[in-house]
Amino acid sequence: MEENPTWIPVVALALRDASARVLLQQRLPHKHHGGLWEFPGGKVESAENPRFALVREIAEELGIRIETTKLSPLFLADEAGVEAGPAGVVLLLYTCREWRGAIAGRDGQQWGWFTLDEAAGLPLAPMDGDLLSRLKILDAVAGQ
Ligand SMILES: Nc1nc2c([nH]c(=O)n2[C@@H]2O[C@H](COP(=O)(O)OP(=O)(O)OP(=O)(O)O)[C@@H](O)[C@H]2O)c(=O)[nH]1
Repeated sequence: MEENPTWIPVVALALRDASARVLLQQRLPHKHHGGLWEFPGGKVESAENPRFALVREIAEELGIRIETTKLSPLFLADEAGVEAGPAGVVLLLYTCREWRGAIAGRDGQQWGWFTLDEAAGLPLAPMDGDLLSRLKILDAVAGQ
């Protein structure tokens, strides 16, 4: 095993609508995990604040504005938990219920609102599946 491996921070958003559905998008076919569904987001750039990285990624991918102050951190997933691989991706999930603007798949990706049960029936990227399982537990505890 590498002695001091590096990591790749990735931020993701569980955007919830008034019915507590969650927004998921489908990864484009040519990408890693192409065709699988994920929480929108992306890589944090070097030394970038993760909340600001998420605001940037969400504007780029969905054309909407979210506020750093309206984000709540939830939990993380890492590759060791779900898939073997050297890349060291760590996915940090935030949630938010407010946004401004009309949602659009700016990269041409499919997206939709799903109940957590519907989301669990989709083919999900591995770490997103892990995060969704935790979100279901959190909602159950919160009585949603
Ligand atoms: N959402 C998600 N990303 C994952 C998983 N596993 C994994 O290696 N990744 C990697 O985490 C990164 C997510 O960042 P991204 O969404 O900006 O990546 P991307 O493919 O659009 O852009 P890229 O071309 O810069 O890699 C990608 O490199 C993706 O391949 C996973 O289970 N879920």
